[in-house]
Amino acid sequence: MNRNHPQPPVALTIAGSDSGGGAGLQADLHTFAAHGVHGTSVVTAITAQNTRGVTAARAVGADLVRAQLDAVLGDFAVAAVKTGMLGSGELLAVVAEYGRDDRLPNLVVDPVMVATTGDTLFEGDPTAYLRGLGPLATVLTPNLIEAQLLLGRAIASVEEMREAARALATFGPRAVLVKGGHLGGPTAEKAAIDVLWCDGQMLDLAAPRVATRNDHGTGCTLASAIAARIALEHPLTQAIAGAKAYVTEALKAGAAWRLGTGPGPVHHHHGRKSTAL
Ligand SMILES: Nc1ncnc2c1ncn2[C@@H]1O[C@H](COP(=O)(O)OP(=O)(O)OP(=O)(O)O)[C@@H](O)[C@H]1O
Ligand SMILES: Cc1ncc(CO)c(N)n1
Repeated sequence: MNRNHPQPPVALTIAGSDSGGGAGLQADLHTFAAHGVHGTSVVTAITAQNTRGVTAARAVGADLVRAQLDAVLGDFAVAAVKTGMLGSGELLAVVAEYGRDDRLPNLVVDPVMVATTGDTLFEGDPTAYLRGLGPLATVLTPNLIEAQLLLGRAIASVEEMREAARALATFGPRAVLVKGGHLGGPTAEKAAIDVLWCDGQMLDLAAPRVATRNDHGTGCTLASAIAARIALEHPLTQAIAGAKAYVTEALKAGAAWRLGTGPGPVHHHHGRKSTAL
């Protein structure tokens, strides 16, 4: 690499489109750009979506998903990959096939199944995630609802989140981050607590809870920030803790925004001075 013209590392998101621009591959590409990482994308689904919910969704055909994967992986030196909405067991199987062929390095799997608005984003057996992508994942990042669906049991406390992280790790990922954004109770009112199981060690990642209604796409943003930081060669635990800090700052910086009439997007580019001035 020429020292005077350093080039960005490349990351890939395999995800669905959010027409409102706050979640999905739009959030992922914002996040990659905010980290100085070149973002490539494989579109798995198109959703008609805004801050109030999803009104329609259609999957991209398996052939076209394969063609996009081949186009990106056949040309770029991809350093890290993030999966978001895969939509169906069929597309999950395609991604798993590329993973088994060692073509998806440093794989961050966000097992997207249900939007915070309650809309279903995965038609298939949740355990396919664990069987298909668990052994291939570097990091698995379920939210509370997804962890419950994956394990088939209720999770209602930080201790149960720790047990869930340990149980999910037995399916093969190097790290499991169980996100507590949707946890209730007095502790969770003040702090947004995630639980990380990484290389056999348990860590609580806590941040002050930001008072905001704009939390659309926080999960996508967190997982893509992890992939971006891995692409930037941060050690894994640091990449995950740093990604959480990035999300907290993005929530704070976008708290006063009124983009859309429901829970709006976070400020992905909070670290950058405005170019509008
Ligand atoms: N109000 C908040 N203040 C601080 N951190 C938060 C807040 N809400 C969520 N988080 C953090 O944001 C990250 C994403 O967590 P969350 O559980 O909301 O994921 P998700 O449900 O997958 O998100 P999405 O809204 O994209 O579906 C976690 O690190 C969580 O702790
Ligand atoms: C396309 C898409 N992917 C993921 C999520 C989860 O936030 C969403 N709402 N929409």
